[in-house]
Amino acid sequence: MKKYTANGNSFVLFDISKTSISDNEKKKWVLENCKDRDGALFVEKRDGIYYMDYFNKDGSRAPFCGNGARVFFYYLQNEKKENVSKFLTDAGLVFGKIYNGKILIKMPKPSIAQKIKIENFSGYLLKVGVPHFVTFVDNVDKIMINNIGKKLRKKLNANINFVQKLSKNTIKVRTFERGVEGETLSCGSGSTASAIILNENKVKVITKGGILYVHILNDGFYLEGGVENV
Ligand SMILES: N[C@H](CCC[C@H](N)C(=O)O)C(=O)O
Repeated sequence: MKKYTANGNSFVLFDISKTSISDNEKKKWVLENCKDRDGALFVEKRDGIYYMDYFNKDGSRAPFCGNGARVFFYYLQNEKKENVSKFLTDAGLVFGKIYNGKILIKMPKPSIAQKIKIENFSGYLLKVGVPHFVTFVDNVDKIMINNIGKKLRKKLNANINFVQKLSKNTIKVRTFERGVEGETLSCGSGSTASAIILNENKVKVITKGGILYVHILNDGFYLEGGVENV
């Protein structure tokens, strides 16, 4: 079992690529080992390809985790010394690369954003591997996130991202994360969803956990950031 953070999102990683355990056992491991973490990554191998099975700290499985995917790729490259460029998730095949010491992940193809208004917040519902609600506000620091974030999360069964536009391509994002049932220091797929709604080519995302970059290229959306062994 190893511990990592990625831009403040905190994970426990279990490498079970040489064995297999039941879903119940996975859930038990998660509940026992993620009390001070946001989620858990299980490293598995299916038909010769590495597979990331992701669980939130509350034991719920999620099809994808953007920051978790960056940790997963870092682990394959730096710890297992596997020179692979892709791995499987429940949101499909994910491509990764390392440059300038940062981990880049090509994010799952987003769904079409649906504009909605709820609890006086106008925003967009879209899926980037997992469901997100993105709403732009004047000042994210003034949001009572554990109050309104929780309410919106329950109503939408989605991760809730409050976004403040600081400049043409810089945003500040706070996320109430489903399955953590609280604010996380950053959310990779939430940062990506927010950048998609902003719709600029290279978006700097400022989160409590640090800086992420979202690159909107002609072949997709890439999430860039660091990984730490803590
Ligand atoms: N809590 C999310 C999964 C983790 C997403 C987040 N940690 C990320 O970096 O994308 C959900 O259940 O939809």
